[in-house]
Amino acid sequence: MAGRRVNVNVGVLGHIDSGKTALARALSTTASTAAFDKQPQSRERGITLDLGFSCFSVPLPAHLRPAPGAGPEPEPEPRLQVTLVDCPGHASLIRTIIGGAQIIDLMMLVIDVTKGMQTQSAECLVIGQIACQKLVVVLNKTDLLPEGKKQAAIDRMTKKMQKTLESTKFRGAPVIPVAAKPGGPDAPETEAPQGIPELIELLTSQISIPTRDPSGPFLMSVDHCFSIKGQGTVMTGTILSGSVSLGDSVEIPALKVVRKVKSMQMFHTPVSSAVQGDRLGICVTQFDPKLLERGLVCAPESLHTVHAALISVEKIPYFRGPLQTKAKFHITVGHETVMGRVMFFGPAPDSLDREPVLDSFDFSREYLFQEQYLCPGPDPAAAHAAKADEKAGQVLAGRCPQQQWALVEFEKPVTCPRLCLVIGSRLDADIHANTCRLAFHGVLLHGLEDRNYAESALPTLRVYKLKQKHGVVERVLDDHSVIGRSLFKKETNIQLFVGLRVQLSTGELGVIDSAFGQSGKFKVHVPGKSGKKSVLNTHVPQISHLSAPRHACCAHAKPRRGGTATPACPLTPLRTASPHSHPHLEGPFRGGGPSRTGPGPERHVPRGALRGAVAGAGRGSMADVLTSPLKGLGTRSCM
Ligand SMILES: Nc1nc2c(ncn2[C@@H]2O[C@H](COP(=O)(O)OP(=O)(O)OP(=O)(O)O)[C@@H](O)[C@H]2O)c(=O)[nH]1
Ligand SMILES: [Mg+2]
Repeated sequence: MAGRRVNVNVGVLGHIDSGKTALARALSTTASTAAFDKQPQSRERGITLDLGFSCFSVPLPAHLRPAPGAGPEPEPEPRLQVTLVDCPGHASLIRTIIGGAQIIDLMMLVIDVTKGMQTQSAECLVIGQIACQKLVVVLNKTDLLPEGKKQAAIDRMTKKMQKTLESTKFRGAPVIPVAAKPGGPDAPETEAPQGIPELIELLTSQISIPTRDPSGPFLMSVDHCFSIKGQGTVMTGTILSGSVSLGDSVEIPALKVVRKVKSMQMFHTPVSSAVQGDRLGICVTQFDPKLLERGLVCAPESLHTVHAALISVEKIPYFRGPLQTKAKFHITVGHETVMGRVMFFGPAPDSLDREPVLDSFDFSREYLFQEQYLCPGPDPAAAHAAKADEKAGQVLAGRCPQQQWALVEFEKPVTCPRLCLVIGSRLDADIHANTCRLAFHGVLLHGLEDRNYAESALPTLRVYKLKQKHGVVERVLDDHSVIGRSLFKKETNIQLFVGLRVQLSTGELGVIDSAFGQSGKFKVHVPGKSGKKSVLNTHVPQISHLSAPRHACCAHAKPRRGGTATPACPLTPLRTASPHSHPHLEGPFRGGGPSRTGPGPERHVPRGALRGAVAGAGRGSMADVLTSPLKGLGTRSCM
């Protein structure tokens, strides 16, 4: 039996016309049907319009062979099959590029040596940083350099590229010069490419094979679908997880169609099984190829279609401008790109330093709503974001959380596996503007499958907003008590706020003790320190300001459903139901009720704030949320 081939996928990415397709052609010995711009539209426009697949193979290099004794016996003459994924370069095709980048193990960034880094080279580098682990920079078109100055120009560009890579995760990646099609389009086909054997050697030495795992549910990213007369419909793609064998049932989840695998091929060679990482054509019967252009095929019922998702988010530093809650982005999930509206949120202030968790979303925790994604450092967008959130009462003291999340609501449902890569971009931005259109990336931690997720799932998402309210001290009762007013309305049930912490503008901390009279006034207990003169006596604040931050659940603040995303409610509606009667208070707030006697010593209240709790985790409209007096959060440490 011939040795089985070990397959790796190498992406060919770069700016338009840098020579990616020419390079793929120069490297390849076998091509799939759609490779090398064979489609008529590609020929007509002279650009690559879709992913092209081709491959070459080399003897499996020593560093990729299993160590003696480790794993199964090495096969005779094992070979390394390098599948090249030739991506389009045109800016308008970036969704295709992102789709291509997600199935590659190594990226070749093709640079026109006469031009250097161009806008889409930079975007490709960003995509590479998100989606793959290894990079090789290929300086193409070296034949265009004047003969006497060739080497100096190559050295200069190599240095430049090394410098560019310095600030990326590809620092120190190799740079190699080639001429994939010397003489350009008009040169005779006989003109041999230059530097190709050296490039193959370099690629072979750089390639590492990610651990391929045949277990787990089968999932394949399909990039082409076509029919073959007398055979059936062929779907070609790359296996992202698991394995598949002849006769297995596979599902096209977007269409809810299940078919049996009739035959399979890897680069024109029939095979009976394939595993993660393999490039494969699957033939099924009775399936109209027009129904699927690209997408996913999987083991039946292993994937789900989601209407919204909770994702972890990281801003792409090259993206100019803030990432704002409620903004719409193009969201790429696998090969699908749909519009989605985002709501950013971060950890509750007491868990800012929690280590990021990238494989699950914890619904039992509380989170803090953010007007914008928060960036560290002197980024003006970050400063702006911090200001906006400060205004909204968020108490982060200029600190950036270790992890931030977003709720993404898709305009059209998407079908995807859990933990898949998500990229948010602004593809409507001017492609000539020389700006990075990729805004953020993240991991899909939890998909919301129910169409009515706003009612069924979002109430369990505890995203809150801190609010502040100011009142005044009307008079000082004694060493440890003041009477305050203008914080509540006459009809407010102040009993619901007993235990909330307040801070006097003179710095003392206190806690709301009780209502005082019938006109919305209240008594504040200011503990002071025993054995010392009361702080109040020292300062005698005639009129001090009080402020109360409030929390309001924002998770289902869905503007397009008629509510408002900013739960900036007055304190007055807080007279409604008791926390215990609220259906969503049980659980989240159980056992976490506010202290009625005053803040414990460990509770820290930032200056200038009266800590109050007005958190809502209610369902339905924002009005419901905002009228729910939710007290549990009032006792948390807020810094
Ligand atoms: N002189 C010279 N021309 C080249 C070389 N490689 C490619 N070209 C020419 O550059 C043009 C673009 O080549 P392609 O391979 O189509 O470039 P591409 O990067 O795949 O283009 P898109 O996929 O549309 O972004 C063609 O006219 C090629 O003949 C080279 O090494 N030297
Ligand atoms: Mg091309």
